[in-house]
Amino acid sequence: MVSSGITGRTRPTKVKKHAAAQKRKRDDVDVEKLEQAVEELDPRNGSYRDFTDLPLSEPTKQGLKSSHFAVMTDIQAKAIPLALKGYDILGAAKTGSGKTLAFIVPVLENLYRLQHVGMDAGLGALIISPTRELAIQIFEVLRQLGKQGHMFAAGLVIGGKSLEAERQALTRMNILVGTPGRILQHLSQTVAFNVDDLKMLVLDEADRILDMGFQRDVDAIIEYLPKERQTLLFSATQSRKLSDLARLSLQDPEYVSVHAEDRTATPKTLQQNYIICPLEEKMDTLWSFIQASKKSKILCFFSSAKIVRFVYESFRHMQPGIPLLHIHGRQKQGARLDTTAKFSAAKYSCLFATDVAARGLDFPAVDFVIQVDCPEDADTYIHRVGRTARYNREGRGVLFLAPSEEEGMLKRLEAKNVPIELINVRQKKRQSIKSQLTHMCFKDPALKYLAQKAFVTYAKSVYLQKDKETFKLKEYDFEGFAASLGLPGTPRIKFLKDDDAKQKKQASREALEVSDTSAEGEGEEDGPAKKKAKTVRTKYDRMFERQNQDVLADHYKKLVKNDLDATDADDQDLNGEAGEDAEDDFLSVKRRIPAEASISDVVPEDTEATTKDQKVVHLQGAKQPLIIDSKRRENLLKSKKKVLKLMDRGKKLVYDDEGNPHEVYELEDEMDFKARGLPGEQRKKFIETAREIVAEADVQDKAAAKAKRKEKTRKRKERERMEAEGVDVEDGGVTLDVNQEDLLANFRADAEASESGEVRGKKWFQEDESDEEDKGKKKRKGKRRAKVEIEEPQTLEDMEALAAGLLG
Ligand SMILES: Nc1ncnc2c1ncn2[C@@H]1O[C@H](COP(=O)(O)OP(=O)(O)OP(=O)(O)O)[C@@H](O)[C@H]1O
Repeated sequence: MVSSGITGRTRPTKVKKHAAAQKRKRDDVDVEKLEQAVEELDPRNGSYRDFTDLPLSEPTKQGLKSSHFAVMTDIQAKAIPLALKGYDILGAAKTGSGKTLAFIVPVLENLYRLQHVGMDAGLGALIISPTRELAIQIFEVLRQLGKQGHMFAAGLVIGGKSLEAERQALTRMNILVGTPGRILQHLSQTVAFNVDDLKMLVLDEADRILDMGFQRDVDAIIEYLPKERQTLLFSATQSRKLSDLARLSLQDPEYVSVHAEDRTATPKTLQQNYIICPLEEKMDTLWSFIQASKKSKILCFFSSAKIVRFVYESFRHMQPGIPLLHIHGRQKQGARLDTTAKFSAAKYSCLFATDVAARGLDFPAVDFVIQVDCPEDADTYIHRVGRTARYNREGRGVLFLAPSEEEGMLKRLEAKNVPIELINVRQKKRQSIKSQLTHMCFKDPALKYLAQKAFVTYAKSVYLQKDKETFKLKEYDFEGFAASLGLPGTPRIKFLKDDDAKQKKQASREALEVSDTSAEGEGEEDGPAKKKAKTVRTKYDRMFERQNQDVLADHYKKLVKNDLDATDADDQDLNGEAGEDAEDDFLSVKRRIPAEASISDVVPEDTEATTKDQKVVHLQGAKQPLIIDSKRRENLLKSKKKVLKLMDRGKKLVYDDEGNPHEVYELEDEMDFKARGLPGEQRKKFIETAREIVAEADVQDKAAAKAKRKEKTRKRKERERMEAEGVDVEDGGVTLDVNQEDLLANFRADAEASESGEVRGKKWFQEDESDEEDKGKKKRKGKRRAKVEIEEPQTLEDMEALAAGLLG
């Protein structure tokens, strides 16, 4: 919690006490005069223009003066006199018209006249904001205005900090600014937090705070507050729903809507345009626009954090020549604050944002607001575009609309009196970045993963939109969109194809399976073996199942198919035969084990039933058939390790100039061979060397796995500790980040394993790894390569390593 004894001066205690007493005396006299003046104030007179026309306390006057506020804006001139007289207010005025001061001034003044000051007074005013950034901004204005002599203690509670530390300070607060969740948390958990004497409740961006997302929290907060209080609601798009007003127990509220008669709902200084931009051209158009506006301050809105991240990471890498920033709700608080501060201070910059930055934020001098993804409704449009052309300054808004969105969205905007005109994109100036994005996605699996997630969240957001007249799912060219993000294929979108939930589940499950259905259901062993084997999954299968089940299904199939084809070829080479069954089955090993894992997946087998209790199984390459006449033998078939032992190990073959296969010794110089020692000794030596290599790699793998486990435990403990301390872990995005990082790391490992030895450049958002780890990885890579070179894969681990290489 940030707190401010608004006076903020430091003096020796005795002197301080004396000065405070003197001040209180002065204030008492002041208060009486002020009460009188406010009593005489005629709030509907309409002749108040300057702040000095109002009966305000000396500290507030000084505060306004030091911040260079002299003339009131319309909303201030109308709302402040009413609020000073204690009316409940429903205030609506365009974005950037100065609503913040319209409630801060009455808060300071009304509490001042009541002398609601000091530790014993308790909380006098509570100001609620929908986002942390906006709460911080309000708190800053409050601090600026109050620091010239007010004695209130003011605090900010927005989550992300230790609850305990906030608790201590909370009991002393007279004015509190915060977000709904955190305020409620304190009301329900901080015993000493006393709101019984609360005088004023303020809701900034009231329509947002009262909507469904915050409804539960706000209703619960209201339950704690005394009914006898003054309530002020402000927003640029105000709802007048009676149910909302009843929820807040407003008493005969005054509607102060200064721009209601205006022909437009947005500032006059704002120039608003839209362009028709099919989904698949968005990236190119945005990039070209940024290129053409490097000497500007640009704010771009997207529909989800995933898209923001993808665009930020990919554009950043392409070096656009203007500083890029990004902000979304999944970031940690520190990063968000850092970004808002940087963008506020920047002269030229481009900020990619979700709607977390759409409301209330007062970034100075924004030139352009680009709405790259269509807003969900006209109100969201108005709030987004309102980040420019604030307080009589000029600004431009550009809305990207897909052809199918045009009619619906324009209708909504027209209904809200938003004047917007169509402009065209100069096609000649549009640069295509598709091939660059494709190349980048190809080179960096982590970026490709981001693109996939961006694609899916975009499709999902369109699917979930309430306004079906604007967002017509079937009309978007999703394939073109996927390609424009640099993706090699279109990630699967379940809801586009299947309506029935059951079908959907089935489909995604099927998508994970390799298309070979013939191997299934062979023999009775499949049943129990299948069930048991479901728990045996490779990390790749877990990864695909958990994160990308819907995203990658088709692509995954393709990869696996390629994998199969490639390994089929190897198989032919090595064995000099190309039996269809043998190829499929051998290769399906790597993919089928996790999902089905029966013995038929591991090895081609031929099962004959001899008697009721006896079966003969012919294992590929085994010298003798295996007779299954007992439970123990049957179980043997379920163990892949044991079965692999029974199988033929395969031979290493070398091809002559005509392409005919030979065993190695056939083409070797006999003298050379003899010089290396007896064949038996040579074999022994070879096996020993290979074993040493494998053993060493094994030790390293185990150490790495142990370190990973340790790190996971540490992170879990850290999270538990933070939760115990009340730190808002979810809000800060910690949980998600951890998972995501793990996944990115997996992708990186895949890519690295597949490379033939050259050291890769650092990824754009790869965390720094210690040299030690790097060295370890490189060593392991070397070992794995060595293993593959020596022989065809013999163990499951070998197969997985090979599969990983092919996947990468
Ligand atoms: N009386 C005034 N004189 C000069 N500048 C003012 C005055 N009142 C407000 N401003 C300035 O106008 C800008 C916009 O004010 P504010 O953020 O309060 O707008 P708002 O109406 O709350 O906007 P939004 O609807 O987007 O939240 C701020 O930079 C603020 O400092």
